[in-house]
Amino acid sequence: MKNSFPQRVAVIGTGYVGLGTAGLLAHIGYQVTGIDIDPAKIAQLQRGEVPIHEPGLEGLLAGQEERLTWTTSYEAITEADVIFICVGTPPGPDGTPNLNYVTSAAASLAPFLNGHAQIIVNKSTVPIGTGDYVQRLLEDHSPNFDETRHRVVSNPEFLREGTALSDSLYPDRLVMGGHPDAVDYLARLYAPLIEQTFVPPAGTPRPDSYTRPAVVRTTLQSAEMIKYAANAFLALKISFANEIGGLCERVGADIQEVSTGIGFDGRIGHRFLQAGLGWGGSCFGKDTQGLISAGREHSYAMPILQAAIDVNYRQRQLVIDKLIRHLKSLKGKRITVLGMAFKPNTDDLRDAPAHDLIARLTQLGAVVTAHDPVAMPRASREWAHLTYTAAADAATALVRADAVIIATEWDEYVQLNWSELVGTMRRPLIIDARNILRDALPAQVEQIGREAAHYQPEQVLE
Ligand SMILES: NC(=O)C1=CN([C@@H]2O[C@H](COP(=O)(O)OP(=O)(O)OC[C@H]3O[C@@H](n4cnc5c(N)ncnc54)[C@H](O)[C@@H]3O)[C@@H](O)[C@H]2O)C=CC1
Ligand SMILES: O=C(O)[C@H]1O[C@H](OP(=O)(O)OP(=O)(O)OC[C@H]2O[C@@H](n3ccc(=O)[nH]c3=O)[C@H](O)[C@@H]2O)[C@H](O)[C@@H](O)[C@@H]1O
Repeated sequence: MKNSFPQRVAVIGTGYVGLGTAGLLAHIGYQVTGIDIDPAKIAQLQRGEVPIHEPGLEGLLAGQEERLTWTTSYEAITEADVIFICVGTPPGPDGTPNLNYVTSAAASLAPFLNGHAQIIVNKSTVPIGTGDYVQRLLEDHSPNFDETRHRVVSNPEFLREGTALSDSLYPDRLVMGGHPDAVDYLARLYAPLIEQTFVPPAGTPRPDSYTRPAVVRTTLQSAEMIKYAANAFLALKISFANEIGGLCERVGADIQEVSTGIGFDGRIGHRFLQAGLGWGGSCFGKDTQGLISAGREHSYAMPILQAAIDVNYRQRQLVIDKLIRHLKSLKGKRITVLGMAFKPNTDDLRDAPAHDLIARLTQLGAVVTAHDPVAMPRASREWAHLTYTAAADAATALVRADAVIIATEWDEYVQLNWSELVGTMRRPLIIDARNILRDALPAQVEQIGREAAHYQPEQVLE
């Protein structure tokens, strides 16, 4: 390698993963250039604005002007020791991941590869075999390509939106797949993370019990598969909790108690057993479909994953069914949806359950009001095809409503004075699709996977 220790980094794609990666590596002390084809995004970043809502990110990026620059030009690749690819891999119509962005990133960076050793690190979630494909693209598009100096490493990302910074700074594991020399070089880049020798950025202190990440060195293919398998397993866990929850409702058991009870078995664990509206977001749906489509290419059925997907999307209809059970027809009924983002602490609307709820409610003739603490400006652009009234705040959204659906467990909704607010509704019916309400309320409250009897099914103010 040119330098025995990497110094300069280029990050291609400045979305959720790219921004976190660039900010983290600059914080650790590397010279970082973030590259994106979206000029509006780059202009925003150059002005010091952060294009997405991610807690702590603004603070992490601020004050790093000397180490962190943003550009639409690929020229910075020439100087970089390590080049991260963090572009999107959205699903195509049949669930197969669309590799156009990865292809164009690789083709764009290739001409700028220099005669020295550089490693190209793929952080995007990609079908197994993509690392080799990228290596071939580099070979085809670079006059300087040399397979002993330009190696592709798969280094999948496991951060969650909403907690991206602490997930990146204090990861459970770092997975690096590829040629051992290239993996060694990447491990050197990550040394401050692996050894946990960096100074924690303000606002993201090291958790008490945290020591250091496991380092998992694999082949390219295994690293690519680890990413899909991890997401698929987490998706399965959630669907499992939802499937058991459905039966709990019918037999008088309570999924919250059941998840707690089974989670104490160390082989099962408590995390990702929260029943509710199911998963949304840009990854679980895409990556379960991605694995199924990879199976299809090899004539290999993946029935467990398909079942997890079916259970997940059934949850969205279940909420509508609960409403219909109470209200009979939804025609002309005023329904409030609290929470639009796919989870709290993000403005990401990709595959958000609230989208499907609003669309279905409107189709059934309901008059929909919606609210989200941060995602509403984005929804006004990305969900312009939906019909709903955007409420200024949650309290206003509830006034004269026939029912409210809690679709995202924002802390703000947990903290609402529900006893008082149900009094402003036309009919105090709450479908708590994220199981966040704890106290008895003068309202009819339906939760997921547990009997409504936990709450006070009071009079209906018709
Ligand atoms: N969002 C998340 O929480 C996580 C995402 N991932 C994976 O990481 C990848 C990126 O995901 P996100 O950051 O959410 O995507 P994103 O959609 O937020 O950002 C992707 C960025 O890449 C840019 N881009 C596209 N083509 C480009 C090109 N040729 N050159 C330069 N920039 C280009 C886009 O303009 C956009 O700004 C995906 O494969 C995703 O599955 C992995 C772990 C977590
Ligand atoms: O590949 C990715 O993009 C990322 O996908 C998920 O992260 P993310 O989608 O950001 O958010 P999660 O916290 O996993 O939540 C996903 C969805 O599952 C739902 N969920 C989560 C946990 C649970 O117990 N129950 C449940 O319904 C959430 O409400 C949310 O809609 C994974 O958790 C990350 O490890 C991974 O890096």
